[in-house]
Amino acid sequence: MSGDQTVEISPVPLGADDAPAAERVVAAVLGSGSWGTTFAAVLADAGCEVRLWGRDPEVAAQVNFSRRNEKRLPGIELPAGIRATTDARDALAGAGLVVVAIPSQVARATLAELRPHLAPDAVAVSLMKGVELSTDRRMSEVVMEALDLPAERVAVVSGPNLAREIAHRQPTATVVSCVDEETARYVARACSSSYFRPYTNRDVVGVELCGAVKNVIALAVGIAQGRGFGYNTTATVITRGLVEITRLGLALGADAETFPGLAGMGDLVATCSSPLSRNHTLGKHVGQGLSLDDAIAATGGTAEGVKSCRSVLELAQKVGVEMPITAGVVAVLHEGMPVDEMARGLLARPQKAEGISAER
Ligand SMILES: NC(=O)C1=CN([C@@H]2O[C@H](COP(=O)(O)OP(=O)(O)OC[C@H]3O[C@@H](n4cnc5c(N)ncnc54)[C@H](O)[C@@H]3O)[C@@H](O)[C@H]2O)C=CC1
Ligand SMILES: O=C(CO)COP(=O)(O)O
Repeated sequence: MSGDQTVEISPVPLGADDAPAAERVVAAVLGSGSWGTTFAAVLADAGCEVRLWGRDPEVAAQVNFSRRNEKRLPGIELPAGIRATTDARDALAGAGLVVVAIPSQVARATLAELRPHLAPDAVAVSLMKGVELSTDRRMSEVVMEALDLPAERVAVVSGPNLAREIAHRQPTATVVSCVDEETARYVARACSSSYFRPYTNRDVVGVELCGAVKNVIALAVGIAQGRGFGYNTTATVITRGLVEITRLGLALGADAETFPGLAGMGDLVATCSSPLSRNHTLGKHVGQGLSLDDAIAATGGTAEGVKSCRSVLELAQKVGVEMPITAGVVAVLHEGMPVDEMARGLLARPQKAEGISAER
């Protein structure tokens, strides 16, 4: 979150620990950042036995002895059912569910190191919202390759899920997606609680693209707001952003129903509206004139869109889909284009009909 913004969140406890899971799932969460720690809390509240793996021994000690992760979730008390460790073997032993919440660009190398400790029947879940640079792979593809798992045992979770709100047990919903419906239902049961409601689908491609590209659109909204533009510009970027996401998704075989759903429109609205979003906040800093490096430092945490905007644009170019907002974000962040030139360029594009397919 931005260093210069205060976001008030009221805890709304709806009855933690009151939603017993149908089966006692042993879950390992890899990554003790804001979403990994929060998702560990969701799983613990849903009745799972949870091990939280991270590299930082101070974070692990704080989770174990104070039930807190002050670095990533200041002021939040975590549920009792989480045991943190820096030992991957210890975290993964016998874990039927392995949840991955580390930055997308380091996932492949990190998972390859952890793979020898994976239980033979484990199901992996990606919480990551990025696209790998240099390969343009979605994160479920990276997880499959790095852990040598078939698609039927890899799910993704994506939706309007700002970690700090969920850590306060505020109600939200999400999508659990896997090509195997049974696996999606297993993961959904494991994380379902009185404040976290998972829906399932089988459109992994659509759900993952929505999660990755909405970060790029949130950067664009932040840039516009930082430059001083108001609600009309914001609404225009969000709406045309959804068109870009949909166009790319359809070209890559996604299901049209995913885009107006929680993983599409839902997450886009949450991320583009909230100062809790790192992508939105970082974009705002850039719109206000900070260099990319200064904006990254001022924001803190992982803003996936900064790197993924390039791989998203490459993916789009491979399948011949125009993504002018994404191209503008790449140009401003990585090619030195002034913000006003990005705005002028987008507005000066040739006139056309509004539909999703009109500009393919
Ligand atoms: N924070 C949020 O509200 C949400 C985040 N996500 C996604 O979850 C993923 C993780 O994000 P956050 O937890 O928010 O990020 P974060 O920046 O809070 O934490 C990232 C964690 O990964 C660790 N890490 C970095 N490099 C590592 C490596 N090589 N090996 C092991 N651990 C490493 C860091 O030490 C840190 O603990 C991202 O893809 C993000 O887009 C998805 C939904 C919500
Ligand atoms: O994905 C998110 C909410 O669903 C979090 O967004 P940021 O990564 O921009 O903070």
